[in-house]
Amino acid sequence: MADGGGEPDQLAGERATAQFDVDGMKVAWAGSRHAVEVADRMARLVASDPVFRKDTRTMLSRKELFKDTLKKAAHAWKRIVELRLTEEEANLLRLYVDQPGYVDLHWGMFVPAIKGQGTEEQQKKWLPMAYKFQIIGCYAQTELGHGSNVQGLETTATFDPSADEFVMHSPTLTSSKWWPGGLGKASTHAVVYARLITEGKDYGIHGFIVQLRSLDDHSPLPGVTLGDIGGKFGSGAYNSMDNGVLRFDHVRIPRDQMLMRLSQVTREGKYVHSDVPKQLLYGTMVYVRQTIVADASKALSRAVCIAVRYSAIRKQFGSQDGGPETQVLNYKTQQSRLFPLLASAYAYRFVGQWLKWLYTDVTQKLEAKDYSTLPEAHACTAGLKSVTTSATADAIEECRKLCGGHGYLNSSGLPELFAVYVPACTYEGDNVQVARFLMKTVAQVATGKQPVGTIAYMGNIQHLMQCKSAVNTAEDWLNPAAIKEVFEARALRMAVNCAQNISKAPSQEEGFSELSPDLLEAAVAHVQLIIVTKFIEKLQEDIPGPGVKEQLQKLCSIYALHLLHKHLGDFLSTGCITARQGALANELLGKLYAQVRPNAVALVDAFDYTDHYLGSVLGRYDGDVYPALYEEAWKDPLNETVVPDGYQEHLRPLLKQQLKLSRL
Ligand SMILES: CCCCCCCCC/C=C/C(=O)SCCNC(=O)CCNC(=O)[C@H](O)C(C)(C)COP(=O)(O)OP(=O)(O)OC[C@H]1O[C@@H](n2cnc3c(N)ncnc32)[C@H](O)[C@@H]1OP(=O)(O)O
Ligand SMILES: Cc1cc2nc3c(=O)[nH]c(=O)nc-3n(C[C@H](O)[C@H](O)[C@H](O)COP(=O)(O)OP(=O)(O)OC[C@H]3O[C@@H](n4cnc5c(N)ncnc54)[C@H](O)[C@@H]3O)c2cc1C
Repeated sequence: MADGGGEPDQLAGERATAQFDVDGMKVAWAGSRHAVEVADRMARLVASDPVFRKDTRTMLSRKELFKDTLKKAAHAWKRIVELRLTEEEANLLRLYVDQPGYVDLHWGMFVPAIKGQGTEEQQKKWLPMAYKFQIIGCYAQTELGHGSNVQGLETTATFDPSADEFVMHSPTLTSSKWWPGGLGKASTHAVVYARLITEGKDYGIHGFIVQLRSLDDHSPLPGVTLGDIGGKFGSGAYNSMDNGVLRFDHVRIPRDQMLMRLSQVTREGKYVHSDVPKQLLYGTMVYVRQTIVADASKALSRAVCIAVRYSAIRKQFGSQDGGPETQVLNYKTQQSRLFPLLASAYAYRFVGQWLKWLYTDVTQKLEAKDYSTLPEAHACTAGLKSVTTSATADAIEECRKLCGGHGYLNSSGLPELFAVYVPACTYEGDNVQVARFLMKTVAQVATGKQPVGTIAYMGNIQHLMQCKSAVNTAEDWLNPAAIKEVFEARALRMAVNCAQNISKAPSQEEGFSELSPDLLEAAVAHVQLIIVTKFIEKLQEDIPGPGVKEQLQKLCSIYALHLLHKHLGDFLSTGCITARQGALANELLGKLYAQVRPNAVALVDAFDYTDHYLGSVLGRYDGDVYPALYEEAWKDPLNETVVPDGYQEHLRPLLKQQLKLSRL
């Protein structure tokens, strides 16, 4: 069949124009040569296994989709055991299976909660069973009435010293656990967060390991009500997950199933708090937020890969003399919308790698009873999680628009990617905590305390509050020091403005409440500074491969300058730059887009995604888009018959009636 303008070798031509070593870029993206090799091997393993097919996923009913998820999870586990995969390999295999399911919460939250909050004894008892999937666990924190406000949870765990047991109870409708993934149908156990009551006193929220279902026949245990909370946004997508509801009617668990690393209840019912900070109760959230930041770069890079490849294939409008049509990737508007997203994918990748390092560092310090870096780790993970997820969700939708009409088809992969991704903005909270951390830091700086880590720049307050950017030509913006200075000055000035305005309020809490929109903007400015800084720091490392570092330098400039352009109001109103300097930044952006253009396809190839993982006819590696689109359409269940079901009942009578009318 004639393909009507889509040229499969178009992408080969694009690849030939690349000015850098794609293999070197794969290493920079993955983190090491070893990481490239393992990821590649796992991606191919999944892509070649028919059980992991996902091309008809959006056409399945909810029940079929859920069963398919159970099948895939079991098969993945079988392969992990048979092939004796390492933890790193197993995580990658699950990533490439690319179907949300109970295993995400089992490994991503249940196991980390026991590791972080359980005593050594509890870990020894529960983790081996969890590691072998003899039990399946979930993380049951959120309730119908409270999500963000964890201290407002209502489920109770009342200690009964006569039986040495806790009684788990859901006293109100709003205390029903609501949302936990894996809870609805799959989990046998949960870490349940409930108010601990002993000796008649409420000690607030604590974690408890509770068995929910029989290990013999999977039925709910006595006193436990369980179910799925219902269909969610989009077809396919997150509907593979059994987000659930749970109620307890005086369910008894042994005392030793309270997670007791942070605090204990003795045999007599005495509450004892150890020297570990109570905030470690939230440790699982810090862990999972760090993985969510890493996931943002994965989702964003997938969308960008699809949009860049398709934009190189798609042609619209031609030269006046009937010459070849223009690839839409050559339009400056397409570039100015798409290349900042390409740069963001790299930026999030590197900040995600750094955040993983930070988390590991903090965990090691916590084990050595050094809790000093916990507030910063909390602020960084919460802030980066919030900023990267909302930007990624917006970016996936932007990529869909950049693919025109075909982007709206399920076969483009973009609608499903968006629907799966968008709840990441909601789960695991927002930015308010970052702003509080910033306000505390500003107050400490005023007392002469020198901040460290990601807030070290605030110690340079004398300079940053009054400095003026020295940028005089567009190319001056290529200097990382020039960029860093204005991002630091903007973040600090916004934070100091908030602090000053709060101090004018009748009380600090009133000030916080009144200024919360400004605080959120200050928090975003601080988080964007972290991302820009980590990108710049990445470029100070040895990055092997011809041309690789040069490309990353361009992407780093694009990432920072497109933010400057987008938030020009912040930079101008805080006096960090002049209107002319803002215009120069925009001028440089245009030049950088032109330089990225011949490298664009190779830059998305460096993500090293298989066609299976991308799941998009528009993003195919070979660029053979039109035949694939055409073929995909025929797979729709609506095309199983030429004449549709319902014709006899609803179409035929209508058409016959029209015929009679026209004969009148
Ligand atoms: C494979 C992978 C697949 C991964 C698969 C991914 C799937 C994910 C599925 C989704 C799972 C979920 O959503 S699980 C549910 C997630 N729920 C949430 O995210 C709830 C969000 N809400 C919050 O985070 C709240 O902001 C919360 C922290 C509770 C704040 O509440 P309060 O204001 O009541 O705060 P308090 O409890 O009084 O404590 C405030 C103090 O604690 C500090 N603090 C607050 N949170 C902290 C934290 N996490 N770590 C350290 N410290 C913290 C603050 O800085 C304050 O410090 P001082 O100022 O010094 O006192
Ligand atoms: C797909 C999905 C999976 C999930 N998985 C799990 C899970 O496995 N386990 C689990 O326990 N939970 C899970 N959750 C629940 C999730 O953590 C909560 O939905 C989330 O924490 C937000 O809480 P909420 O729904 O109560 O929203 P609300 O807190 O009611 O938020 C509503 C609005 O109010 C705003 N708001 C709330 N508090 C403040 C404040 N103090 N200041 C300013 N604005 C505020 C919010 O920003 C938001 O705009 C999941 C949710 C989803 C969507």
